[in-house]
Amino acid sequence: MANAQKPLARVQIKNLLLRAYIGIKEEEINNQQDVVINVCLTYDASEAIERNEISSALNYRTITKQIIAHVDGQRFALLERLTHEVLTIVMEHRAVRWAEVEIDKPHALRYAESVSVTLEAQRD
Ligand SMILES: Nc1nc2c(c(=O)[nH]1)N=C([C@H](O)[C@H](O)COP(=O)(O)OP(=O)(O)OP(=O)(O)O)CN2
Repeated sequence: MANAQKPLARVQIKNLLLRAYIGIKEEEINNQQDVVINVCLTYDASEAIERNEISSALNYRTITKQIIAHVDGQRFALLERLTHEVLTIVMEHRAVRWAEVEIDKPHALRYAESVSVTLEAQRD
């Protein structure tokens, strides 16, 4: 299949709600809080479409389970670091061409509904 015709799939894992120790305040160090993870990635889905078999696809269930195992109940200081670690998990899958991870801490700021950090990465 010619490069220009390769179907680049956009996969989104939306609003994955986990709980973790995240933050620098004493209250945050002592108590878990919600984190909401959004992942968007692209990969070449030619084989998945052609074969219609999970073994030919980038399994988003696998990625989701890896993120859950890494984050749920674990401890982080900065949102930037947590976001980076999740992005690293996603990019370790060689099929991923580009990925963006946004992680929200709802109600972390007294006067804001939520605060989030977004990081993205691209494979050459
Ligand atoms: N760049 C970053 N800045 C901050 C982070 C972070 O992870 N990256 N984290 C925090 C705190 O952990 C928390 O999210 C916010 O706490 P705080 O600044 O105290 O916010 P409040 O609105 O509760 O502040 P008040 O002064 O109590 O109103 C901070 N920054």
